[in-house]
Amino acid sequence: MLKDIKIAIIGCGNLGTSIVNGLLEQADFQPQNLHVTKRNPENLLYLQDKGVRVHSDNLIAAQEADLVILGVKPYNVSAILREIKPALDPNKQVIISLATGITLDEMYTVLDPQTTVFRAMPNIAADIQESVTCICGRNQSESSEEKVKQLFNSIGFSITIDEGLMEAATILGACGIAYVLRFMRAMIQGGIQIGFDAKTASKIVNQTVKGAAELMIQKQIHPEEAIDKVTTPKGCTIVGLNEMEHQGFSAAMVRGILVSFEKIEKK
Ligand SMILES: NC(=O)C1=CN([C@@H]2O[C@H](COP(=O)(O)OP(=O)(O)OC[C@H]3O[C@@H](n4cnc5c(N)ncnc54)[C@H](OP(=O)(O)O)[C@@H]3O)[C@@H](O)[C@H]2O)C=CC1
Ligand SMILES: O=C(O)[C@@H]1CCC=N1
Repeated sequence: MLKDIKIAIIGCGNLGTSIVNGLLEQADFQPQNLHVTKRNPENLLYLQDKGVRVHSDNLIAAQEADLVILGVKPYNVSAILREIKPALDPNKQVIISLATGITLDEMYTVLDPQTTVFRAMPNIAADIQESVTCICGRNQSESSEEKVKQLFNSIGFSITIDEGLMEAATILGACGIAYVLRFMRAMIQGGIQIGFDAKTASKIVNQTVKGAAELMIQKQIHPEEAIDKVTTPKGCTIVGLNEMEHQGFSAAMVRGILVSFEKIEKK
């Protein structure tokens, strides 16, 4: 049960705060079971009113937790692991790193080899319990994996993958939300050019994108199958789609994904 899991989020920034917001909406989540830390915790103090323990003592946070989530930037992970190591017991805490591109092997250069360590890649839709979180782990027991999945399933849903796919998962799931949002912005701009005010254009685009996503999720179909139902022969949809492709729409998306991926691989 989520209510029995003690959690620390060390380095509670953009992604950490999305996870906190998602967790706080769970009926069976106990805010007093959650520590969140950052060096300058002032902007998180409002969470104390909800019962969350907000401070900058990483060691205390790690000591009291079952699941220790590392929400710091990738270049801070090793230093944080060294800092909290004295509080870690391989039979107690499970470490979960959200850091892009930091491998399990790299973390084990600091950690006791018996420690259970996961990498998890959620996205900021955790805020509204709509994240997809790809996870992989090492040294996990059935019960530790169950706890980690319970946590991430409560803020969306989780998929267990091989570690070799974690970078690809980062691009598609975590960066992906930004790609979709940029697409939505472009659609809103187009909507304004053809006559809508920004607010109305946003309303129409938001619901259209939500509808398209729900259609794919609920009907489990390939996008092109649904696109065929919209493209009236000689109609206005197909001319627009073809023009977008002439301008490099799909190619730009695929190239962007590849360049993002190469950036992680080059680190
Ligand atoms: N943003 C996203 O959508 C996603 C991010 N990620 C990964 O998640 C991690 C966090 O990203 P994001 O939330 O965007 O980054 P942020 O910079 O917003 O958050 C990192 C936080 O770490 C805190 N921090 C830095 N040093 C310490 C320290 N010594 N002790 C405690 N806290 C510290 C910072 O606060 P302060 O300076 O006050 O200490 C800051 O709030 C990264 O590794 C990123 O790769 C993964 C998927 C998606
Ligand atoms: O842009 C980044 O590096 C991080 C990783 C995924 C989302 N934000």
